[in-house]
Amino acid sequence: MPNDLAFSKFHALGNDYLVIDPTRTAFDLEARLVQALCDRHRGIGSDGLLLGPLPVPGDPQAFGLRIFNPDGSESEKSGNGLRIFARYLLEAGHVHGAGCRIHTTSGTAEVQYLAPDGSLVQVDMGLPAFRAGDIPFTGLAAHLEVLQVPLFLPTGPVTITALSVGNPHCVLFPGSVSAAEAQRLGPRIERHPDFPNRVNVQLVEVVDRRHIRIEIWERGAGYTLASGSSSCAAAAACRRLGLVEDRLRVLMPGGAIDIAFTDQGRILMTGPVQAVYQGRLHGGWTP
Ligand SMILES: N[C@H](CCC[C@H](N)C(=O)O)C(=O)O
Repeated sequence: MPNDLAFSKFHALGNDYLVIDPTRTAFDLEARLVQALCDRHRGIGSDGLLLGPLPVPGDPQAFGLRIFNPDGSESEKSGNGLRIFARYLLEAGHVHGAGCRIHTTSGTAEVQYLAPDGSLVQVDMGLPAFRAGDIPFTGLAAHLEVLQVPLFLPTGPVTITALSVGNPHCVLFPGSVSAAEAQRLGPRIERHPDFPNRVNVQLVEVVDRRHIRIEIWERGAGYTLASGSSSCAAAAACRRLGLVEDRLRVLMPGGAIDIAFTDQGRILMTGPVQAVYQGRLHGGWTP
């Protein structure tokens, strides 16, 4: 049981995470426990939980990370989660130097510390994949790209572009964006049957060729103030549709993330990380 469980709390632009380090504290992973720890009323409260560092078979220099949503589900990737975990690794003394490699179920990400204290971090988020089979999206043949296709909701059709940046995303361009609209459409799209693994949802407003504004509904977390992988997905969708330059700023309610595409089309994500506190669960707490 989680008695005396030690944890660290961080946020990235208002997207907050707990870090639990299994090399420092015993943790019996269970979906119900993740839900209870992330509960803002009865637990610690967060938009997700990061478990690591874990050993990476065949790559002793890399740091393994598992990422959980507040509903207890596991995600393949998280942009803010990767930056937060990178800062944790530095603060905890697991990493010494200018960068590290973090391994999640979606693969290995190269991380660079742009500030020596880990407060500004860049992550190579890899190549976006727009093919239906990569997301997965079952509304098109697996080899076709999901670029501005209709998705039918009970309230009527919407036009979507969907992609994977390691985790699945669905991007809409409603003209202007609002939290209310993200909260209205988000849950319907997240659980649409054409997304068998569910999906993260972004509403995007193109401000100009170097700035986009997004509102986010996250799979397994709901409405959040910021999301790193969502920033990458929205930027990659805009680039693919010819709407932006190769360097742009993604504006979210919690703040901004900078995105740059390499010549090969890889997504470099840069953003801040704030350490909040370290704590221990009360010995008598029960999930
Ligand atoms: N809810 C996401 C994971 C967290 C993503 C987000 N917080 C980020 O910064 O990328 C998913 O299930 O794919």
